[in-house]
Amino acid sequence: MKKTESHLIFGGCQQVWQHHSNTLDCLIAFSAFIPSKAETEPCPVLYFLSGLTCNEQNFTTKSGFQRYAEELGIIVIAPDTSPRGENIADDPNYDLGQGAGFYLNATEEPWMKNFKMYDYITNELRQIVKENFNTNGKQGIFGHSMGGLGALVLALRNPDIYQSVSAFSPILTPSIVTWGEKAFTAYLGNNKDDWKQYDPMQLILSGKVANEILIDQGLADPFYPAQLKPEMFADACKKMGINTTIRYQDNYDHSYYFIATFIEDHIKFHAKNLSK
Ligand SMILES: N[C@@H](CCC(=O)N[C@@H](CSC=O)C(=O)NCC(=O)O)C(=O)O
Repeated sequence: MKKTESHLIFGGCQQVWQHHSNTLDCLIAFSAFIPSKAETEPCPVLYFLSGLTCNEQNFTTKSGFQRYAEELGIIVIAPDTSPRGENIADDPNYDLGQGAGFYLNATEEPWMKNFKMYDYITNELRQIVKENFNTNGKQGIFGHSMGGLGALVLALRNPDIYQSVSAFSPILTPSIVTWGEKAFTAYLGNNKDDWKQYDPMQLILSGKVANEILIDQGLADPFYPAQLKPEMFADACKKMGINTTIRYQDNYDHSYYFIATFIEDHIKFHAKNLSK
């Protein structure tokens, strides 16, 4: 592991690390915010999964989360969104390939060799964080758009790992929207039964549970409702008795300006759940 950046911010330390991932078989970067509290006490960890076209920098440099993570003593980890490199499969479009890993384990060529973001986040990265930072065993996860999908899928499938989950403008029904149909066909093949394990609404309908879910959705988001479909997800949660709060925010779009506006609420939501 190599530390490539280190900055003091609000009293905590914003770092970027690079390492070779055995799961992805390439070099990958993640950012790690270490609150000052971690110098003396173990702290909870919160993972943020970013959206299409992002790497570890977008959330780290644009959301302003560090002020609240320092205040509440939370380690925040933001990984890249896919394997990367000249020898790694890619696609010319922004919504497939590098920068668009969809937090799944691909089973189709040419993706299956490296595109294993589900395993990377839930196993390899988690182990690296545990071994290298002062953690207390409590873990939460949140994300944006494609990363909101990833956060919900990982939390719903691994309630023993993640005790808290929230999302900004997540893709909630990927199996029936154009971003998801394109990515799932390429990465997982044509059998739609195989898609269900990576579809938050299908996971809810299959009986997966989370204690409480918080979602923020901007009403001036150009991808709402077509790619995101929070109303369908809300209906599924209601049917299955899952405690989900979806806050529709007037005039906010899909950008990190929207995320920066409501990041305090999300960090506080996770701090509350991770202190239980
Ligand atoms: N380039 C595309 C849209 C790309 C885009 O909006 N990416 C979002 C996430 S969308 C869902 O996963 C993002 O976070 N961009 C990075 C940023 O820093 O804003 C297009 O033009 O349509």
